[in-house]
Amino acid sequence: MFVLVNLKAYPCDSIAVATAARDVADDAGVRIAVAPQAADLARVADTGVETWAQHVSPIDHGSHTGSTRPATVADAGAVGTLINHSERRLTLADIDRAREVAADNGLETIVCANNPAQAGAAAALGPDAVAVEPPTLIGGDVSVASADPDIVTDAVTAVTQVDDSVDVFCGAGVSTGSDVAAAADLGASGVLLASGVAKADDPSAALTDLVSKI
Ligand SMILES: O=C[C@H](O)COP(=O)(O)O
Repeated sequence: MFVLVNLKAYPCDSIAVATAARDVADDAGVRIAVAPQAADLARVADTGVETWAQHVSPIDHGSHTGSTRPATVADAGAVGTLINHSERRLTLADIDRAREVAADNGLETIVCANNPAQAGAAAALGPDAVAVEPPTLIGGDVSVASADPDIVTDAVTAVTQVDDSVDVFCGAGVSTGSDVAAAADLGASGVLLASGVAKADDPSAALTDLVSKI
């Protein structure tokens, strides 16, 4: 299981979380990555933790004020990027182009989706993985794997029917090792989470619990 921690714009110490994630990943032998805000990418990558971008724009060089260029993200040390997060939606054409430019720059890609139908559609664009997240459960206390397990199994089915080389992640409300184990039992290859670590009093303890049943 791959544990991807999105720090969103939460008021956490991104370097402290990154350092904790690096150490827990090393100790547990589990793949953990941290996705900070774009301005923090290089500092987070310098900790040695696997670093992802929260978003990239569907562009390369040009007159694109305020954009997040995939090549710049890669130069800052990111090895992957989320695309079309529920809080950073793109048009279909822009998802397609962002994935393409990101891949051209060596970034691994996870396209986010609200539901199994969107997950299948996202898989057709050729990302490395699709993350299914019901928006109503994001930021809550109940994991998608227990609140709506069918959405995970149906997303796995939908994605596999389109392209069985695309991994399926799930997210929303994931905060414990039991949540991660339940996601794995439903067929997910990874989890995408945020508040369970970014808002934890002790992010290291939260991360240690998250990987305890993998
Ligand atoms: O990117 C992460 C997801 O939106 C899940 O957020 P959450 O773990 O706070 O529910």
